[in-house]
Amino acid sequence: MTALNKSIEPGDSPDLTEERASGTFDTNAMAAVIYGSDKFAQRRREISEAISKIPELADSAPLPFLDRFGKVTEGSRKLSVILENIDKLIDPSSYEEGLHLYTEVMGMEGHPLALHEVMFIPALIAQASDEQQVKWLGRARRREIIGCYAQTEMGHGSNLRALETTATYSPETQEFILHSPTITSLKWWPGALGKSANWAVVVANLIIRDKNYGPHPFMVQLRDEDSHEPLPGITVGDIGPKMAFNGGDNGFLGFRNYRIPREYLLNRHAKVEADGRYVKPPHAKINHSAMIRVRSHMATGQGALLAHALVIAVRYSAVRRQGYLEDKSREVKVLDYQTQQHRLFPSIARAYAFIFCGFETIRLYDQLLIDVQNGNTSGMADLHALTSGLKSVVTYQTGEGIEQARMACGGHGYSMASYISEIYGVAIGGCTYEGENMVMLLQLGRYLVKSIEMIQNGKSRELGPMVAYLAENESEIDLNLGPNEYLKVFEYAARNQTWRATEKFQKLRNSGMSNEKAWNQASVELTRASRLHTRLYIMSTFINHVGSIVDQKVKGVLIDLLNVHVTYEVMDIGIYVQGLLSSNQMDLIRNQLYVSLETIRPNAVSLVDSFQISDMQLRSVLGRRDGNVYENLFKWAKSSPLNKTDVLPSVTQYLKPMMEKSKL
Ligand SMILES: CCCCC/C=C\C/C=C\C/C=C\C/C=C\C/C=C\CCC(=O)SCCNC(=O)CCNC(=O)[C@H](O)C(C)(C)COP(=O)(O)OP(=O)(O)OC[C@H]1O[C@@H](n2cnc3c(N)ncnc32)[C@H](O)[C@@H]1OP(=O)(O)O
Ligand SMILES: Cc1cc2nc3c(=O)[nH]c(=O)nc-3n(C[C@H](O)[C@H](O)[C@H](O)COP(=O)(O)OP(=O)(O)OC[C@H]3O[C@@H](n4cnc5c(N)ncnc54)[C@H](O)[C@@H]3O)c2cc1C
Repeated sequence: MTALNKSIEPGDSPDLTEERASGTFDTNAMAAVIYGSDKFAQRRREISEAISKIPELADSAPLPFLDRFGKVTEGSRKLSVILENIDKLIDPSSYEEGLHLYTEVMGMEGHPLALHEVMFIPALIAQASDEQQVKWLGRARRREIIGCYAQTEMGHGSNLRALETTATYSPETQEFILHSPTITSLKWWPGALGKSANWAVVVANLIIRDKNYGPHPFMVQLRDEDSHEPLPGITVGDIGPKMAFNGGDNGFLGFRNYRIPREYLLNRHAKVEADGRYVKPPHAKINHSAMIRVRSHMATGQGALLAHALVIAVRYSAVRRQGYLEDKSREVKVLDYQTQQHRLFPSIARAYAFIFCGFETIRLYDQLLIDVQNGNTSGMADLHALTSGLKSVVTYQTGEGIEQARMACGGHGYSMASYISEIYGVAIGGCTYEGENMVMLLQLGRYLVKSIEMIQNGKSRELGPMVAYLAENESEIDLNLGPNEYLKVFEYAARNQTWRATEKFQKLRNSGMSNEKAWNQASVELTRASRLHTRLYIMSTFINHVGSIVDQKVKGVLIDLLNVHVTYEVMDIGIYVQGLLSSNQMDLIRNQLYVSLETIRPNAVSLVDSFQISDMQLRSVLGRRDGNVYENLFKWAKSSPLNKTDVLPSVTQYLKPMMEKSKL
């Protein structure tokens, strides 16, 4: 058995061994559920094993001890080792295998190919014509060029219609002239733009004969392919250190009347003919498809980040002993405290829920991509609304869960040895990138308001399946019946809040207020409706997914986890269900939650082991698989560059003279 399995190895901490022995299911079987198939879960283990046999792929020092320059260099160094060995490590045509390889070796601090894989190649797939794909996609996939996705500007990110960069068509030369008219029009933030990328998909306003056709994607060469120097007319560089992602080079970019051929407008959907005639795309927002793709993948991505933090916090909580319960002869594992369980177990449930919900959302995206390629864009609005809400809720709750995991590790959680703050920094970036959360919740809000208006106009039958519940009436709730009854509680809360928020908006508008002002004054209520609607979707996909599991032991523990989830979520939205549930029913749910925390306790370590995140990938002293935290914490501290000498130059230069002076 590999070190990642539930196996117990000589030298493991007896506390973790005891936890693994109490698990009731096979962690490999659970991993198959988490990663979608036994085959892929097995491939992940094989890839991790293969990586561990190439010493050059290991970090040359713990990443927190590297400065920014060191992190960027380390990322590129490891990337070159990966590429030398790629055929030994993965099937290079598999996106999922590549993602696992990158996550394991490169970590989560950013690297030159992150945005190339996540946005540049997908943008080419979705928006480049067949002919353009022949020209660029193969080169991108073979990594002959490194690309990024340059949309956001210093002055404008959320409001795409206000982007300032222009691409003006010149029929005489059949070129687009890219220009950045102001400081605020500088592209700002794109990952890998600063120093690594030599090509970019640039989003700029298409101007033909003084008419602005709005943001469109253009393929733009930024740097010379031999010298890597920026081309004339291009200003490009790194935007400086960030909360996290400091191994990545997020960049700025400006154009001075920079010319590109007419064929460089990505023209699968919209075209400009040689004479300047504009051919409209089949849907006005089709150019947003690269964003929809990332948003569709964010539930699984964020679930994985939450999982990282929980592996660390739960394993550490099983070896950390502090205080006493009944037995006063030995301090107790902190995982036995109800408060610790309440802090961590609902987050374990959310991590599973996000991953399962992500499967469904990715499936919907893949289907939409096929539909759109066949000219059917009717599903775009639904997926846009769904993914807008989902990315907002999962990123926020992931951030909350990771921060609780950090606090659950006490003082050592605050040390970079835990690595939790890095995970937190990366995860909460997701609250902002790919659409600022409030802005995205309001996009879903628009969709919900429109759905209510359909009901008001007698068109309930035309509602899609995800919003059909908005037209239903309340029914009696019997909470002894299990998760589906909790779903009804959530439906009640989401329906009630959506109607209230819509009615508030309509009342304000009917009072003579402008549409925009009424919207703004109802917007907090609308975001609340969006969150409840999204949490309902997450809960229902969790319930459906658990229902489909075949392995009975795995299913059993997931039902226990589902019970943690539904009771915790309903307690968390108590204020929205006061009209439905009596205080006795609320007490009943609270008690069910406490019982389910106890039920899940013996499986807590096995549930996080099942994520099968290797020590290399985890980069955490507290979260080590073997649980030998203390000796390794001391080793880690001793490896700090500050400890290379006993007396630092800063002491000799400043502190010693100060102390000497004070003696006089
Ligand atoms: C693939 C795996 C990725 C997994 C990542 C997950 C986890 C991370 C783990 C590790 C990290 C590793 C690497 C990743 C690192 C970094 C980050 C990665 C990527 C970041 C890249 C970016 O951030 S790119 C820039 C993103 N920018 C935005 O998202 C801007 C947000 N703004 C908008 O999207 C739009 O401006 C808008 C939607 C807010 C408004 O659009 P606008 O055109 O102005 O439209 P409106 O007038 O408001 O609405 C009109 C109408 O259109 C509908 N609509 C809008 N958009 C769409 C759409 N896409 N589809 C369909 N319909 C749409 C809108 O609802 C309106 O409809 P109605 O009139 O009917 O109401
Ligand atoms: C780590 C990271 C990586 C990124 N990578 C890329 C990349 O690769 N490519 C790229 O192009 N961009 C990238 N971005 C940029 C990112 O997409 C934008 O920062 C994001 O879309 C938010 O836009 P903004 O910065 O303009 O925020 P703003 O819109 O200025 O938000 C500021 C505040 O205003 C509020 N607000 C704005 N509009 C409204 C409204 N209509 N109603 C109510 N409130 C509103 C927001 O809620 C927020 O509280 C990245 C950003 C980060 C942090």
